[in-house]
Amino acid sequence: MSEYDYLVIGGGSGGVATARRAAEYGARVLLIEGGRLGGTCVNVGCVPKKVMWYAGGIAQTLADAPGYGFTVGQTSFDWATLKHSRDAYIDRLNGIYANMLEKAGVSLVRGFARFVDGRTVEVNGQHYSAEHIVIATGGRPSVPEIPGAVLGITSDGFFTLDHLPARVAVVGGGYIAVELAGVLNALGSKVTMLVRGEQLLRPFDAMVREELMTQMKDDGVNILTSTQARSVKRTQSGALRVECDQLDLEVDTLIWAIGREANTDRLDLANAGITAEAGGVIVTDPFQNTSTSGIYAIGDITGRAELTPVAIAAGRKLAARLFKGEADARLDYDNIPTVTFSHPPIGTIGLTEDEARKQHKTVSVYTTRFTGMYNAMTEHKPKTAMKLVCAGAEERVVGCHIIGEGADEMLQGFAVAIKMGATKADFDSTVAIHPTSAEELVTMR
Ligand SMILES: Cc1cc2nc3c(=O)[nH]c(=O)nc-3n(C[C@H](O)[C@H](O)[C@H](O)COP(=O)(O)OP(=O)(O)OC[C@H]3O[C@@H](n4cnc5c(N)ncnc54)[C@H](O)[C@@H]3O)c2cc1C
Ligand SMILES: NC(=O)c1ccc[n+]([C@@H]2O[C@H](COP(=O)([O-])OP(=O)(O)OC[C@H]3O[C@@H](n4cnc5c(N)ncnc54)[C@H](O)[C@@H]3O)[C@@H](O)[C@H]2O)c1
Repeated sequence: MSEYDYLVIGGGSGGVATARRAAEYGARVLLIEGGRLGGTCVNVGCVPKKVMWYAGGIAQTLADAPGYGFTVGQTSFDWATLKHSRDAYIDRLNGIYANMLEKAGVSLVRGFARFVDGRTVEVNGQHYSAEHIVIATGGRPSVPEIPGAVLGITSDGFFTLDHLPARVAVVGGGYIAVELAGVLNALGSKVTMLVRGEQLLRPFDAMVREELMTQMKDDGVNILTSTQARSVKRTQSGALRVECDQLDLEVDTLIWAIGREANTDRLDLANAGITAEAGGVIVTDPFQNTSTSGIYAIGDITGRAELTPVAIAAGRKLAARLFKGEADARLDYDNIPTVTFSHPPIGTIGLTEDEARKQHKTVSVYTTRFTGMYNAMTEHKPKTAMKLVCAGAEERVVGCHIIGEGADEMLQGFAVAIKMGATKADFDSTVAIHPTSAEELVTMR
């Protein structure tokens, strides 16, 4: 008999969630973590990022205050103070995660796991075996293979910066690039984005993409599209010279935000009969099964919707299937809401207008663009824009896209309605809440 029912490799969002749930259902669970508990999200992802996003928001509020009659006077910002409080908060979260696991009865081993065979892993020379093993090892930032790339940092390095860099180049046009560029710009860095394609956030609806580009430019971010960094050199003054297609750029800090690769290299997957795809991704079926029976994968390692709540939900469903007897339990990967903590934030769920037109015969689209009431008093006048994408004669809402103040908190409730199959008529029959920006979503014509 195996010493454990469930071995969980990786103590990030997905691993901790599935381990705790399985233990709750009575399984004997061992969790193996090579780094800090909480994984990417807690240590170098969602959590420290959101703290920085709030800081950028406070800087904007201070700039807006005169419009409301405040004389703010000289303000100053100390990066080191913020970093200290942020790091202390994360230390507390690491402790909370350790306590939660202990309370749930999950055993914890610190170290990096590798497969010995399909039922056994080795950590620090010790072997552990179980009936079921889940791989939840997440990913790490990619760095391009160009001369001098090591002179740049990634999002991991952003969170160790001990001061606000004066001049920054951010390479990439995805989630991390727009979020970090937005924070740095709001806090006072001179930011240049180097975007390989023509747009930011390529998979998003065209309306939010274009609106974000316009607003980031209006806010002072220098966005260079259709360009790539070709090499990086250190100058005599200690700055970085980034040689790009169209121009050379001198900055103090260069951030690579060009995507992530899966953490499979230490796992010796071949010993378990598993082959990883390009970028280290482990392919799973809808039930999180890998190609080897008794071995599963959840979260970023599976290359699907790389979001914390997705890793958590997939992990909980898997625990229910394996240890609660819910044979059909699996995560529905459709209609996953997501928020980009850009300045301004974006909330989006479902199909873009282009996707809907490809998938449905009849598509109706409702849009609105306005200046929110908060900004009626301020010099800074970002726009809020919204789009509802509806399909069929009954106008089922198949996509909702929002950019503007409050979009981050607005989306969750609408996501419930859309997941339930709400139609435009259902939206319209809901009485508005006034005065809010969200009311536009139930009053669009
Ligand atoms: C800058 C940034 C901002 C983000 N912001 C958001 C956000 O706002 N909202 C959101 O939903 N998502 C966000 N994400 C994505 C989110 O962090 C990930 O989707 C989520 O952390 C994935 O969870 P996971 O369990 O798959 O992997 P992870 O959280 O990465 O955990 C994997 C764990 O496995 C460990 N590990 C790796 N190899 C081994 C091994 N061989 N043995 C033992 N342990 C191992 C690692 O140390 C790590 O702790 C962000 C990501 C980044 C980088
Ligand atoms: N708010 C959130 O929920 C949040 C925040 C951050 C990250 N995430 C998750 O983490 C994932 C990873 O984020 P990300 O921003 O690293 O990846 P991403 O896939 O969102 O964006 C990568 C960007 O880099 C570009 N790129 C790729 N290779 C390049 C190269 N060689 N040179 C120049 N540009 C290149 C791509 O065109 C794209 O614009 C996201 O897809 C998302 O799922 C979520």
